[in-house]
Amino acid sequence: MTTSSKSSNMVLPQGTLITGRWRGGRYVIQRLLGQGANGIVYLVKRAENGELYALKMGFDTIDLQSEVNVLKALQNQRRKHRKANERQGPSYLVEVDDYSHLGSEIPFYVMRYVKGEPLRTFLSNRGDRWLNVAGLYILQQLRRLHESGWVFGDLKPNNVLISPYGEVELIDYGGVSAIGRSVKQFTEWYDRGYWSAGSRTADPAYDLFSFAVVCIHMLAEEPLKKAATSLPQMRSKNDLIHIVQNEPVLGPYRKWLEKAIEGKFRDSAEACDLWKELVKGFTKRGRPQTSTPRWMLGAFALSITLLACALYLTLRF
Ligand SMILES: Nc1ncnc2c1ncn2[C@@H]1O[C@H](COP(=O)(O)OP(=O)(O)OP(=O)(O)O)[C@@H](O)[C@H]1O
Repeated sequence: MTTSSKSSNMVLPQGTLITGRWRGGRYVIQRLLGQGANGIVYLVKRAENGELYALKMGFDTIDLQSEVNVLKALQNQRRKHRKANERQGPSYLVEVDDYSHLGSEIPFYVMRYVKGEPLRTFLSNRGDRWLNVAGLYILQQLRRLHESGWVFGDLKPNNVLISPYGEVELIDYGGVSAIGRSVKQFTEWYDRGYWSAGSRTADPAYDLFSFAVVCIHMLAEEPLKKAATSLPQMRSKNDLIHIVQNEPVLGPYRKWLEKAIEGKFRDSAEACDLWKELVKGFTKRGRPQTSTPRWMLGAFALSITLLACALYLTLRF
């Protein structure tokens, strides 16, 4: 990778052929997947075999390089810890290169295309109860990362993509930091510092705190919005605790959320276990009301069955 330029801010049209300057990989842009603070992500088709990937062009070479370094380190760790009989899944990071465009070099990397919906869209389409399954997958992903010595940092609803069966893929590794370092990228609402609830040092509790705010955001957005817009000197973690204790929709998760906001989990293994325990409890209790129309009961039963299957599959591991 060499230098980046402002031209990387420009969205390239569908059909553009991206040829890697050093490795010669050829990718045809299908459409824009998303654009964030650090770069633009396209859905691309590999010219040789038609396979789909996500390709991220960075605005800044150093930022993109540090993201690539984290992905490489994670991949190496995963390879090292893979058990002898475990199948090697496809790599997340596929290729790193530069694209020459209008006289400048744009750094890019190619990664696995995650076909899923962001957390918020997924829950609006499926119902809030699916947070039980998705939440457990998110916590399991965080646990894996923490046990490898990393903290995700910028956990927010847009950085969580979910497959139709509730499986989760975290995206945007630009905020990942080694445990003990400073969190290098965060988003206000989900940041522990923003709520004066602790430091911005990367520790597993930082991610668990962010996940607690993600849950509040998904289920009780209005009170969160109100608390988040109060004056910085007035804002504290007690505002979050107050929401958790007063919003009935958060009731089933209360114990977990309070512990995460207070930073009282010993580690993410304990956080996973408590989540499992809570969601097992309310899947058993979730029975439809009798005065509901039959078609709705059917749909409800189907959704509960799907949810139960997803939970069963998730809780087995
Ligand atoms: N592997 C992927 N598969 C599918 N979509 C992806 C993938 N990676 C990123 N995206 C899409 O592209 C968007 C922007 O990607 P990303 O979050 O990595 O960029 P960013 O500049 O770091 O964003 P932010 O400002 O949120 O930090 C995502 O919100 C998502 O919709």
